[in-house]
Amino acid sequence: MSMIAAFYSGKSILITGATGFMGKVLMEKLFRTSPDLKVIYILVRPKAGQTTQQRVFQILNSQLFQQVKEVCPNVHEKIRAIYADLNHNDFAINKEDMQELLSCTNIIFHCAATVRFDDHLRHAVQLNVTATQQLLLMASQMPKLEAFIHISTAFSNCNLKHIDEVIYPCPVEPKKIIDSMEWLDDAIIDEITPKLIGDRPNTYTYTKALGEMVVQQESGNLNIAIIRPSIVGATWQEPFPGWVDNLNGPSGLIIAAGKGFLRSIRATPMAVADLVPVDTVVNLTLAVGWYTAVHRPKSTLIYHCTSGNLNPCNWGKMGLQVLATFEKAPFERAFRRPHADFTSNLITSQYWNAVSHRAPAIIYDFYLRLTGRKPRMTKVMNRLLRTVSMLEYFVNRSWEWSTYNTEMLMSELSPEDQRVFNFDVRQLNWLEYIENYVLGVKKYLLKEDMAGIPEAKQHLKRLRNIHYLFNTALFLIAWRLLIARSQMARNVWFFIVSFCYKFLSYFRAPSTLKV
Ligand SMILES: CCCCCCCCCCCCCCCCCCCC(=O)SCCNC(=O)CCNC(=O)[C@H](O)C(C)(C)COP(=O)(O)OP(=O)(O)OC[C@H]1O[C@@H](n2cnc3c(N)ncnc32)[C@H](O)[C@@H]1OP(=O)(O)O
Ligand SMILES: NC(=O)C1=CN([C@@H]2O[C@H](COP(=O)(O)OP(=O)(O)OC[C@H]3O[C@@H](n4cnc5c(N)ncnc54)[C@H](OP(=O)(O)O)[C@@H]3O)[C@@H](O)[C@H]2O)C=CC1
Repeated sequence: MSMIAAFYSGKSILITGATGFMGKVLMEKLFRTSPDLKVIYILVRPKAGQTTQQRVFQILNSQLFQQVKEVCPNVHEKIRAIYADLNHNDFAINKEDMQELLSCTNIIFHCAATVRFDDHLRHAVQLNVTATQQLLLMASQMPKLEAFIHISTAFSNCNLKHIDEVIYPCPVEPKKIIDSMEWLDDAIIDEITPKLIGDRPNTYTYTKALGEMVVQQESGNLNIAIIRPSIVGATWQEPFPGWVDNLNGPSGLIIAAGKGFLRSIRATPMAVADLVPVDTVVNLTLAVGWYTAVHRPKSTLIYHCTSGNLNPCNWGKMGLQVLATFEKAPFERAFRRPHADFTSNLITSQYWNAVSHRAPAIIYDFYLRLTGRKPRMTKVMNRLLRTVSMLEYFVNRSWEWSTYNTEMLMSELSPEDQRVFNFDVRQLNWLEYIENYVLGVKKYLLKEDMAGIPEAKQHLKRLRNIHYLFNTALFLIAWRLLIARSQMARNVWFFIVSFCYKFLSYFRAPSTLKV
């Protein structure tokens, strides 16, 4: 019997960010392994015209939750969606709901965050710092609370090369930042943002670091742990391989490459691609929840959920495997044939951006104009290149994260728990994982049917022929222009033509004799 699964039985669990990528997998695993848990409270806001209830209904009816419905048929009754918006200081939770949360919650998993790299500092502080502070305040009023698990990121200290499982302070206290956001106007915040984030690449990593400081400072008597995952990717094994539902991290780039929009990227092939599958992160999170509540460590423990030091894979190897999977299962209606050039040189990368990305987009827009349609490819390409430029920081560096606490926890688990809540990335076969990831992107993100693969292959063949035709035409035009302008080119051309003529005459003579 799994001790961790048994621990969550009968518990009331509060999850923030349950509608997000990680939150959904966390809920799924909890219901699947501890179907007799008491209730999962989730803080949800209405979004995209859907009420909170409709959002929950959609999640529970998704493919991800198919197995859960068999193991826990009354899952609908065990999930309590509480209207909440973390942008408001009191989360806009009504009094009765708040009372229920405060009196019943046993465990908190705080996953909600803004993960946008370029979010305005005010918003990123509100979500990643102030909301965390607010949640801790709520937690301090929960008499039955056993553990508070905060999800941060391994990149909260990406300005360092070697990162230990400790909290590194930021120069300006989070409280001062929170206060200043209340009275500074947007223009001034824009001006001071680069100074505040310092050598971090974006507001996301900076505010996640502030969030950790808040957790440390406001922990009081709470039992707290922090989990720092690196780049979270599709599921490895559970509930099935390759599940993913958003564009963050590598997923968006896999689509862009598979559809032939992105053919080159400024990346260092030997840099470590520190990916972790989302089910691995969730297994560690649940194990940490159990350990923190049961063993009550004296201080706040930080757990790195990374792969680089235990089972490294680099971007070069990842890129090749992504391409190999496109060969087997190409994406439908590609713009160009997939290709992946990784160059760490800025000038080479700008050259490829012009030749491989911008030029085809301009040519395609020209074609759209000629055929009476609205040009759009240049705009799409510009947005894609802007996205890629934001991710480049992470694909041109390697970090070392120590994993003592994570390894310690692994050794504390029973063999059964090590199996059911496996977070040992040493067992990960990267080639298999990446292949399933790409297939998952095709199936669950692009919603493409595997039956369409032969047609997608045919389409790529047509694109290859167009490519050859286009290159031949381009060569002939360039050559014709060169001949018109250069005596040397004319001489070479004359030499080639007369050589071919002699060569053909030589073969024609004996054949004429035969006749
Ligand atoms: C030659 C190619 C080979 C490719 C194969 C190999 C793959 C290599 C992959 C390398 C990936 C490296 C990833 C590193 C990530 C580090 C993560 C740090 C870990 C964390 O803790 S954070 C969690 C991760 N967070 C994110 O990933 C958020 C990133 N996204 C953003 O911040 C914003 O979306 C962005 C990029 C600022 C764009 O914002 P904006 O223009 O305002 O608009 P949208 O958000 O609506 O999106 C615009 C447009 O871009 C598409 N999009 C969004 N995200 C991605 C993405 N990750 N990749 C590609 N495309 C993306 C989105 O769909 C929109 O498209 P439209 O067509 O609608 O315009
Ligand atoms: N994905 C990754 O690669 C990594 C993620 N992390 C961390 O993991 C955690 C989860 O990330 P992930 O699941 O990928 O992120 P998602 O963007 O998929 O999910 C974010 C969640 O936060 C919720 N949220 C955002 N703003 C509000 C708000 N104002 N009120 C209520 N809820 C809100 C979202 O709700 P809604 O659906 O309504 O928008 C969503 O449920 C984050 O803390 C992130 O920093 C760490 C490392 C890597």
